Amino acid sequence: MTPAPIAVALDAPDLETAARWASLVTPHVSTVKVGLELYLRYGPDVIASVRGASGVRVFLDLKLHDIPNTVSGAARAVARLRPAILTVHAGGGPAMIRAAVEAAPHTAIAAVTVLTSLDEADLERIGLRGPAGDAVRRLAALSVEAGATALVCSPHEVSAVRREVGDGITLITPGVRPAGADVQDQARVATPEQALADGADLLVIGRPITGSPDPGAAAAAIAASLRRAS
Ligand SMILES: O=c1ccn([C@@H]2O[C@H](COP(=O)(O)O)[C@@H](O)[C@H]2O)c(=O)[nH]1
Repeated sequence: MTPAPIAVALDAPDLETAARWASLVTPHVSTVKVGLELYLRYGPDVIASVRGASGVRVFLDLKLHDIPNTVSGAARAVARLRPAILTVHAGGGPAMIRAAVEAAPHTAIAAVTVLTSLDEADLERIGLRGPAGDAVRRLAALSVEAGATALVCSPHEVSAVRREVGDGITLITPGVRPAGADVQDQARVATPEQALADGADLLVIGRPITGSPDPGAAAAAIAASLRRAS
């Protein structure tokens, strides 16, 4: 069976747990995601550990955000690990995004538009007035112009972003919760089926899978539900 277009967020406290989660979910999902918690604790070795024998695609979610020269050096440093996807913050601006794209030519640079944990009140407080969708579309357009081939947005904006950037760009949505699941610290959420129907290419799902007593079964259940819905 083709693995589902899901990136499981391996936000684990230690390497053994992350590698175990990765091996349990990889028959069912296309991708595993390494974020700041694991990378800052274990460094580059974490990539080989979670890739394991299956060679699953690794998404390195470091959300780089600095001046172009610094992001260029950081992207070059991790490019040798050959992650399939590397994130930068779209708010770093076009020159910063371009620097990452040029420094990591074999990795898809994904620009994070507006974090899925932010609601409109948060956005107003940080000076982004108006609907989240407006800021997301603006950041999506500038990121693609700067060479990003993937974008991170919430499921709420994914159809508008698709209209904005067309078909060639990979749309990645965190903020995904199976019906009835706790949203935790996510603000702009939808179900996996809805996110996919609205045009997402890759769903980022962490705690609803890794918080389950059986992460392999949880991943398999979401994958099966996506197959039924498509
Ligand atoms: O806007 C964003 C960008 C990245 N993330 C990351 O996705 C996962 C979500 O995990 P859950 O447990 O499913 O909430 C996490 O690693 C975040 O760092 C995001 O949530 N929103």
